[in-house]
Amino acid sequence: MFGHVMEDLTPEEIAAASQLYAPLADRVRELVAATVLTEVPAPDVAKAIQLIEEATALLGTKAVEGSFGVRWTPDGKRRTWGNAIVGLRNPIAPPLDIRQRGDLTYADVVIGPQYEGPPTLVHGGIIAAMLDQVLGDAAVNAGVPGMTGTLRIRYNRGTPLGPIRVQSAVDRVEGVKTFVSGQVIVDDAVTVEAEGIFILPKAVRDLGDNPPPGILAPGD
Ligand SMILES: CCCCCCCC/C=C\CCCCCCCC(=O)SCCNC(=O)CCNC(=O)[C@H](O)C(C)(C)COP(=O)(O)OP(=O)(O)OC[C@H]1O[C@@H](n2cnc3c(N)ncnc32)[C@H](O)[C@@H]1OP(=O)(O)O
Repeated sequence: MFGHVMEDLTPEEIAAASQLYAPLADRVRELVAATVLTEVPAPDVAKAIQLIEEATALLGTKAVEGSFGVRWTPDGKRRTWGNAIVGLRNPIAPPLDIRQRGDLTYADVVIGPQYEGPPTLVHGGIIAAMLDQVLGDAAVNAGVPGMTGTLRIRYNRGTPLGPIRVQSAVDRVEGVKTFVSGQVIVDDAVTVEAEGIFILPKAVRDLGDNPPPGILAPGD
């Protein structure tokens, strides 16, 4: 299926790739925050630009075309390392390390200055993106995954940059629709509430009882 790539990798090879690329994304994430906040003199900015150009050219000498997509291994394990919210290789991702405890799906994350909207507060669109992902993952974890059909968000109060929790749980399932609700929590107070409807797309439903391995499984 489009964007899905099967790779014959062992768990050891995946662990090695993770150890290689996660620090790369971490360093670039730090670079993004440093870019927002730096106050060094102009020659130092010029030097930084040159170093970044060199690094970008080096990484570009061999690279995937288009996007990372979803990579599967034959045992049905799914890697979503390019994902904008959780992708291990994606410096744009905060990143969210989404976990599961009982019926609750959640992520504890520190939101840096590069995600600012209103002064000192997290941008509402970034909050929406995180909720989209965490609500979607609740549907996946409950075994009733789908694409976001509808996402409704109520911003009750500003969410300060810094440590937050994003959490979700499946409320009910109606046919191909999974209804999920979630919250953003700061210091035990709910700042944002969300409700989503996640729908298993017709293209996947048409695969019948035998969807390709991994497509319905939690990714990482
Ligand atoms: C293709 C391969 C990939 C599949 C992978 C699936 C498994 C997912 C696994 C892992 C997820 C991980 C977590 C992700 C987290 C991040 C999520 C995102 O960022 S997702 C990107 C943003 N969302 C979109 O781009 C959706 C764009 N829209 C669509 O693709 C379709 O409109 C879709 C799938 C939402 C519905 O299409 P239909 O063809 O399946 O729908 P119809 O058959 O007409 O309706 C089915 C039922 O759904 C209702 N429905 C249809 N659209 C709805 C909507 N937008 N909102 C609410 N209900 C809707 C209908 O009324 C109908 O309900 P009644 O069964 O009659 O009760």
